[in-house]
Amino acid sequence: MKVLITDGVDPQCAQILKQNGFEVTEIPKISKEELKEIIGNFDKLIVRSATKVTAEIIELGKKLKLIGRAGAGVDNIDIEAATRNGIIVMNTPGGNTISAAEHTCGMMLAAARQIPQATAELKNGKWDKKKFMGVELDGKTLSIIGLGKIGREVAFRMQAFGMKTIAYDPMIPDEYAAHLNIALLPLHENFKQADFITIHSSLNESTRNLIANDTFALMKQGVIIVNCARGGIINEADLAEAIASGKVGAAALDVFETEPVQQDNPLLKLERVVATPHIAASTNEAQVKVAVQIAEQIVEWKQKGKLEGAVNASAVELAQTPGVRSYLALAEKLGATLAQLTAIQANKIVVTTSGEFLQKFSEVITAAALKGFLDIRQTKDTNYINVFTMAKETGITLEQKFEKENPDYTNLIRIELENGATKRMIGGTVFGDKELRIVMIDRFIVEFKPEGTIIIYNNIDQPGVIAQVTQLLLLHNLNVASIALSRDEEKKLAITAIVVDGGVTTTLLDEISTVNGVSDSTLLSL
Ligand SMILES: NC(=O)C1=CN([C@@H]2O[C@H](COP(=O)(O)OP(=O)(O)OC[C@H]3O[C@@H](n4cnc5c(N)ncnc54)[C@H](O)[C@@H]3O)[C@@H](O)[C@H]2O)C=CC1
Ligand SMILES: O=C(O)C(=O)COP(=O)(O)O
Repeated sequence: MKVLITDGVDPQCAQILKQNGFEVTEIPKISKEELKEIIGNFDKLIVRSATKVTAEIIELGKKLKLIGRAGAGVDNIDIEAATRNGIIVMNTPGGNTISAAEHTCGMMLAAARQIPQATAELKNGKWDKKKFMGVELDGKTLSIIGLGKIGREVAFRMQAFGMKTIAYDPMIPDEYAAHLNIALLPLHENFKQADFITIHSSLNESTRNLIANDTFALMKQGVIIVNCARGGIINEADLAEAIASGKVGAAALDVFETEPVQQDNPLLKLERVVATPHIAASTNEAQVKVAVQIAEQIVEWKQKGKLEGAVNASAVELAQTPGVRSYLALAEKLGATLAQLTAIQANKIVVTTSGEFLQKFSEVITAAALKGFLDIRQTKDTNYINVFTMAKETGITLEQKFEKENPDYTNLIRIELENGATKRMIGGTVFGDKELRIVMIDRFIVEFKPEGTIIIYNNIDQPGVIAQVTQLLLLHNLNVASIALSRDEEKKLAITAIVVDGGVTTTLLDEISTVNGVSDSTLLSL
């Protein structure tokens, strides 16, 4: 319940959290050193873009469960490290969209007409009309790189200025763009056709240095470039050269590779550059919206387990769907059973879900199965967020499969563990709403509840085995709750699962192993 808020998030955030029982500490300007020192005391951290939530900070935040971003971009948060540590990262999509879009449009006009430069000169006592010849936007082609929430709002506004809008975004379907009067074109076509280019993608591996010498070469002479998305998408050294050579007519920048921007940054020395200190989201409206949004999302999470705005927790979100909980419990039990049934190391785990209902839950069911397995096999804390990274770190290759139907069960989950030629398999289903059942182990169809203490062994299918085993249980004063037996098709080998009330000693297990025909006796604790 302890929240640290940095970076000057609007006070309404703290107010809502306090009203809902959170203990809030606000440090608007925090140094890296101070953050390292105190992060261990908090289970939630809320930031804007200034605080760098690095892997080092995350490792030191031993109690951290959630990192909230009062804004859109999460590139200042090491999401991989957060995911590995089971920490939810949440942003506030849409909260600052309009402000960022409006600032972008303003920057485009400012660059086209050199408004800030003209203002500065006029305030310096000069009246030079010739120096500030601009260009019109009307009839010009605007390329929007990244047609997400802000990109679309910019398109809509600049269309009102008479601009033709084209765009590039690998995630947006053509029909959707067409419906907005935007032509989706390949990236190089955008660069070739544009008179103005505005960047609105996130900073990721595909967009880092997207605008650099090789792409400037494709552009029209005198193109005007606006970046209110993220520094790093444009290579600043290359941009400075392109402006100096006249290839780029002007640039309007709100974001920089290093922030706060260094005063010796060559871009700041260029007459044709309009620059603002990362203020596209700095309006009263946007700041209240993102502050309230992040606080409400955290309260909803605490009170109802809802995960609005989480960027790394699709599995956790799906787990909230009614009806799926029993299958998640089953998948965890199956994983835990498999981990105890065999001591072999898992090189590969294949999780197969069958039945239409389970189709969209394959991923979260796989997460649950892995959690059940890894909780037995290793000591680190696992959850549905970090379990995939943990499996990878443990050297497990993972495969997820889906079958529309199974001839015997409406819904079925099977987990196979592979190590070279050795394979073990376990399968289970849910009867009614919440009756969990293991229904198959390797090639045997055997049905029992995955609950409590269970002795499992293989035996040669011959008379007297079960009588001798139950005699041993009697000698150890153990009551049998249920017995499930099954044999293979050749009627040679059988499997027996005995659910007992009470603890089983290793002596008893050893004694069962000595019964003629019994092999692989194992104790399951579920
Ligand atoms: N300067 C500021 O104060 C602000 C900056 N931003 C930044 O603006 C950007 C856009 O924000 P939103 O529209 O809210 O995000 P969004 O997530 O709605 O849109 C981002 C779009 O970029 C696209 N994209 C991803 N990789 C791409 C690639 N390689 N090429 C082209 N498009 C690609 C995505 O498919 C998505 O449609 C983000 O980088 C965000 O951090 C957002 C708010 C304020
Ligand atoms: O939301 C974003 O992505 C922004 O860049 C806004 O940054 P800020 O919260 O103003 O530091």
